[in-house]
Amino acid sequence: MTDEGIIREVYRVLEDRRDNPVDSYTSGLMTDDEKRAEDKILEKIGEEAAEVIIASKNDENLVEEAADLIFHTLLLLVYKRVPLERLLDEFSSRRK
Ligand SMILES: N=c1c2ncn([C@@H]3O[C@H](COP(=O)(O)OP(=O)(O)OP(=O)(O)O)[C@@H](O)[C@H]3O)c2ncn1[C@@H]1O[C@H](COP(=O)(O)O)[C@@H](O)[C@H]1O
Repeated sequence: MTDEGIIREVYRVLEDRRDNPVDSYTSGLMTDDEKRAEDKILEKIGEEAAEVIIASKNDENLVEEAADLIFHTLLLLVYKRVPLERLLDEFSSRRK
């Protein structure tokens, strides 16, 4: 699988968890009454951002913590129904 392929695959699974909720971590975060679900995801992003800062300062687990932050940011985009193509296009448009 290409590097971009794994992101696509995770995104597709998250969209499925959103649309066909099961008893799982990501479905649990995305299914709640609308406001609370968004707040739970945003709170998680705040926690993960703090964990990235600590990991960097301590030179410990930076890759794992960065993956957690990126993952929860993707989860927010899925929850907000942003197509992955929009994110990829945004990166492409910044190419110099
Ligand atoms: N990539 C991930 C992924 N990365 C991180 N996490 C979860 O994100 C959480 C990170 O939170 P923390 O670092 O605070 O650790 P924690 O203390 O265990 O977290 P909490 O107690 O706060 O939940 C953990 O529960 C991890 O399991 C992920 N959970 C799921 N995925 C992907 O999402 C897909 C759907 O997941 P499920 O909904 O669980 O099936 C899976 O197939 C995976 O590909």
